[in-house]
Amino acid sequence: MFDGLKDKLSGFREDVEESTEVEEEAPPEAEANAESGAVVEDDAATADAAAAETAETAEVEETAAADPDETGSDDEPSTFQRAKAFATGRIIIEEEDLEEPLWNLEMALLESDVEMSVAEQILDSVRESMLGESRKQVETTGELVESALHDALVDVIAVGQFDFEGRIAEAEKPVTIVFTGVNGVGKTTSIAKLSEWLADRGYSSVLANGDTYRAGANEQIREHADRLGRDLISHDQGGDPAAVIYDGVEYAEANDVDVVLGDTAGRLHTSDDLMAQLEKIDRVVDPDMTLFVDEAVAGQDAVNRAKEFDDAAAIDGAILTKADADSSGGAAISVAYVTGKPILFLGTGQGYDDITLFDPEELVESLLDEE
Ligand SMILES: Nc1nc2c(ncn2[C@@H]2O[C@H](COP(=O)(O)OP(=O)(O)OP(=O)(O)O)[C@@H](O)[C@H]2O)c(=O)[nH]1
Repeated sequence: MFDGLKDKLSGFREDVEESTEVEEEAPPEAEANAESGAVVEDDAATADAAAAETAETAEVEETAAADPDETGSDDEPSTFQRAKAFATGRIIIEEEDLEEPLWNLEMALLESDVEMSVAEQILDSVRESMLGESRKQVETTGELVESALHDALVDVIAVGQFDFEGRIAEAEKPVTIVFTGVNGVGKTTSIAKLSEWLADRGYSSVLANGDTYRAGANEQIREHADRLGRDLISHDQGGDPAAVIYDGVEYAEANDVDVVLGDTAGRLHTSDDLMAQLEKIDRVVDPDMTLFVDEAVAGQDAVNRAKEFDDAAAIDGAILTKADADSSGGAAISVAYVTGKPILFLGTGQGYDDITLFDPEELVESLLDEE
């Protein structure tokens, strides 16, 4: 899962390591001395950094306090900072060290179908946390890169996250969840998987087929319902989707069923029809959650559709299917940041158990894992 993206992120780590290598071997003594007017004396740049640290750092600090300019601008480490960093056995990452690696990272993210604004946000955040950052001797450049990337990725991926199971547990029953998304992305399969996921946690569910538009939709969802032993509420093709889901809610109330899982048609004649359908369901049923389903492998298209459906129907979260077949990871990285709504589940295969609660922290750790 997301192996292509993983390789690319590890490429960034190598790039930064390479571009900071020279400095690690050759301290910036000449440059520092020239620029600072011998504030840092020769022995500060010798191998005995520990001894230098006490005497020279104190001197440098005094000078810096007397002259605020010496502390440098926000972006560039000042001579003082660099000298101090070296004297204390640290290395500072500078703009020029990052220029090429960040460019390569941006290209890699875009190639991985990460949405442009998301890629920019990741880059800004990595740049900000690494620039002028002093690297302790005990900390490798790789570790510094990893921590910057980790925070940047979690920040965009975890947008809007909430505790799905907690919300189901606390909500008044029955909980109604409506699924939207275009045909063929795994919507019906995801409903079946979620029904199993809920059953594993002690919640009963009934399926309601609000896709009254497409021929064969009833048969398709009935197959899942039969296999799982769930009840299915359906009307004839051409019926009113809101009425089907409403019947599902009534059935759940009468039979003490915890959750109603309502399918909907993925595409109607126009997006106005689609919006009208979802608005009517909202009005008639007032679902507790509307979840958008799309396939991770669709990359940028999935991100664009998530935005469209959110504009039309105010989704509460997303399920990304076929993550098992997706190498790029772009949709998984981008959907939450672009819509402001979290990814809640990943579909990871064709079996009913192949659904995983989405955990941004876990995903980022696996992306940055060097194994
Ligand atoms: N590899 C993989 N295949 C999946 C996953 N989820 C669904 N599929 C497959 O994708 C195909 C389409 O799934 P459906 O559930 O029929 O898609 P749908 O969106 O409901 O399609 P419509 O009913 O036409 O709207 C099926 O062959 C599923 O088995 C997944 O997470 N991984």
